[in-house]
Amino acid sequence: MDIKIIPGKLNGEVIIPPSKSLSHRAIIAGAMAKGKSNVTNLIMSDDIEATIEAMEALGVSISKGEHEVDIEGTGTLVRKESTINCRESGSTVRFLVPISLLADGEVKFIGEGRLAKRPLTTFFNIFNDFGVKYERGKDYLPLTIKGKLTGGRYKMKGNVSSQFITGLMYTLPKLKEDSVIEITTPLESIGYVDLTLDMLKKSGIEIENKDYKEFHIKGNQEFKPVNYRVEGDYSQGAFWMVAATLGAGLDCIGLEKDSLQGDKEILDIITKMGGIVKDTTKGLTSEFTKTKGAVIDLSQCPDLGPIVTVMASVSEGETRIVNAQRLRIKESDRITAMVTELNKVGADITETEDGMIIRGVKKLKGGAKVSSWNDHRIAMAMAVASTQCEEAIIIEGAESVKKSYPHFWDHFKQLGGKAEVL
Ligand SMILES: O=C(O)C1=C[C@@H](OP(=O)(O)O)[C@@H](O)[C@H](O)C1
Ligand SMILES: C=C(OP(=O)(O)O)C(=O)O
Repeated sequence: MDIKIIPGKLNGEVIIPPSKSLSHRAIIAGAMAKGKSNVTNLIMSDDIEATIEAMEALGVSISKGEHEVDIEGTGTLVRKESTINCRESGSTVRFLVPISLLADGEVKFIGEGRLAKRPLTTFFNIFNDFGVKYERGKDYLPLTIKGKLTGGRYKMKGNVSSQFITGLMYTLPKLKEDSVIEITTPLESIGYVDLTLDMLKKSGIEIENKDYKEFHIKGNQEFKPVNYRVEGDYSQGAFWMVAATLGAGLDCIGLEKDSLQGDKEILDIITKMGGIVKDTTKGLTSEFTKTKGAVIDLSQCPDLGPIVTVMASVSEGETRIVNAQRLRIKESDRITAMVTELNKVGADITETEDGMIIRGVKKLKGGAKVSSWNDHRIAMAMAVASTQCEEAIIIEGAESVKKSYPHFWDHFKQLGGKAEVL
């Protein structure tokens, strides 16, 4: 789907959609428990539907409302389907691969888009160490696994994906033996591990965190049912907060000030670049200011990369994005994607091995067709970039937003965005 956007100012209130990361975690926690759980304030994005369907494939009964699920867990997972389609969700595949080994039998994981290219070697090393049989295609997916994990020491690097750690944290407490997860290099995306530890604590699962270098996990633990309302998503709110910083008159509703989400970092990044984040009577906004370049480390908040690049592209002076190499293994190579697409509309950005050097311009030119690279965050970042353009842009692959924020374009138009489906 191509969308043409005539540049214009956005105005109004936007209710920030629920955190995708917390939605995954709450649904899985409820599915692991014996009894009834309820998760509210959900949106049925592609990624969240993938996780729901995956847990149903493991024998959990989940009834879906428009914005909530009722879960009836038995405390034991039983393989009902031999294939789990994770669609494009990196969270779903990395969380569910270890969890699925709690059920007997063989499971085949498949995916869509670029998911098959996103690394799973961390798990292959664990399968080799613990004797789990696995078969992979030329890519990481399709992946067929069969066997059982046992308690023990699970070693992995901390700079590939925190999602491997989350998947193991949901699985290891259910084993008979105790386990330790050992992180052999400094942990990145730490905020996501904090979300996992907090959700598991709410489910009665205790994990001892030894300074993010080791996690000690007792076996024979049971998940308690949860009743959970998902808070607003800072990764999504970041698009609107940057738009506000760049001149939109937006009130972002639903972002929790005491959130554990790592992407709450966007507030500090906006402030560091000269923005003024403010409370409103209903939510949060960022006053229009002329932002200035800065050095921005994305090692703990990779999903902010695309939208921070947009802000930097029209900030005064130079911005260096550093420690962002993991952006290359998301739904697209987000470094190359953002450099390519923003330069097409008049930005002045140079790619580096682990990030970018951005020389701010006063205004983007626009007047070009840009690609979303089939990546929801590229599409949404370019939508915000359009507000900084002199001429119209066309975003190819705009439907990619359905991965995490299916009603993004409705919100964009409700806020005055002149977006037309071609
Ligand atoms: O655990 C999660 O919910 C997520 C972890 C992050 O991945 P990495 O840990 O690979 O950075 C992030 O990019 C992703 O959008 C969601
Ligand atoms: C990378 C993302 O999610 P996932 O890893 O779950 O595909 C994202 O939402 O930007």
